[in-house]
Amino acid sequence: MSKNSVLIIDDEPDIRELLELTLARMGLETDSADNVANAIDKLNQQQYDLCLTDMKLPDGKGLDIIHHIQKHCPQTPVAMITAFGSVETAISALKAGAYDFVSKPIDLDRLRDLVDTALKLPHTAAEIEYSGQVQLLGNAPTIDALRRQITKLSRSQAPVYISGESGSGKEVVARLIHSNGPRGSNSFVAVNCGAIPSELMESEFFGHIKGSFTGALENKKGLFEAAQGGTLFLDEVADLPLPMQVKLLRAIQEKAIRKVGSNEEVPIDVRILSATHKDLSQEVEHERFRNDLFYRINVIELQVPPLRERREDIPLLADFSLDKLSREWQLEKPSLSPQALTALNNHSFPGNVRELENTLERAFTLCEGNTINAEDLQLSAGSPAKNEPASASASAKGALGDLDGYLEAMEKEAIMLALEKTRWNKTAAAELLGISFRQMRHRLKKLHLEED
Ligand SMILES: Nc1ncnc2c1ncn2[C@@H]1O[C@H](COP(=O)(O)OP(=O)(O)OP(=O)(O)O)[C@@H](O)[C@H]1O
Repeated sequence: MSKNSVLIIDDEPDIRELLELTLARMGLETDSADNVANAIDKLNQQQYDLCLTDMKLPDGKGLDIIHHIQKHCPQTPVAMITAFGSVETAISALKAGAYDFVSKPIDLDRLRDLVDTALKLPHTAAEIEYSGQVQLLGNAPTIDALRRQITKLSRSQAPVYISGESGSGKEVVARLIHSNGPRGSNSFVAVNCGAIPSELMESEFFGHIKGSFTGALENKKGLFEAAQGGTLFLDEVADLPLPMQVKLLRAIQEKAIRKVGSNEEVPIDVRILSATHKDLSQEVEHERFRNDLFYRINVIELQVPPLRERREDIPLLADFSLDKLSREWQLEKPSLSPQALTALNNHSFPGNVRELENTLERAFTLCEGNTINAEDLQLSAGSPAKNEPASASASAKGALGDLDGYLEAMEKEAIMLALEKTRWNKTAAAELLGISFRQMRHRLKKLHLEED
């Protein structure tokens, strides 16, 4: 088998030598250039498996090399060597299409990780196959464009921020970026940032050592370590409390974490993807989200469109959902009556694809015979669930003699309705009810709907 080849571009002979030696020890073939013109010459003559370039070169910038590669040999990943602390340069390189960056002075472990991951990238687009487990269904032009962006972004290490309404498929997108990239065979760890109690957050993310606080009975690995070599997906990232945002920023910047109760730094090699259904820039404006963290995680933004803006995909998604349910339940697949399909096409789907799946699951259980009719869907008249009183028809007479019991029953019903509508996504259910996630947890406990 021929050796993988790497082109090193730097005008400092010492750095070139250090890189050449390190890569040669990894069994790689190297070639070097000391300016842009020379590098472009070499890139035109030979195909490399990786290119490492300095940012400032005597006759131009590393960005010129990225642009050249993007245009002429997009299969070659290019990583940028940046000056210490120049976050902006690193971010502009990632935005331009760089695969990753390493800052000076070069940490050789980090360099080796970067090179290893880059060499696992598929060489031609044809080698990229969508994972069998998750699929982004849909033929709407916005979904086609999203699929193309996913393919491109899965080849980079850039942090991606995925925005979109609740249930629109943000996690599906994150999983695809992970599974189609070089980290695909390592873990994908998804965390709902709104679901971790703030007092446990640091230990959840970074781990702790035994005895570091009451209740720390054993050493514990954190989420970052669990995602080592893979991807950490920060869902509902806007719900991170501000003190935790500071710690997260430090971990991302330093590519190292410190466990609670420990002074030792543990290096981490994790790609960060994040999402929220909130408007993150507005959260920054209202000082609920740190601008510096926003800047770090939002290097590239992907938008997942709401289902009502791609109605043409409803029949396909519905069919896929019914197919999946009938296989799971080992029942014959029901068909949708034309009226049912029209009702679905006219519904506003505030809960997006998740709501469509729930609606069909309920209808499948309710329908008689093997056809789902419009009534089985139990769709409200197109208005968001927010406006539906939980039990509008319930008579207030029930309150007589036991107001507390009556109110509690109403509250329980409203919460159950929201949970069902959001497929037990508590963050989305809280949003639907117009309460905070914290209030939601409190109520679930109070009403004995959740264990302590
Ligand atoms: N384009 C799609 N193709 C197939 N399934 C989809 C698609 N979009 C969403 N889904 C399905 O809809 C459900 C919700 O998707 P997902 O969890 O990715 O949404 P989300 O935007 O991350 O939601 P939340 O904001 O509540 O975390 C999942 O069951 C997912 O498989």
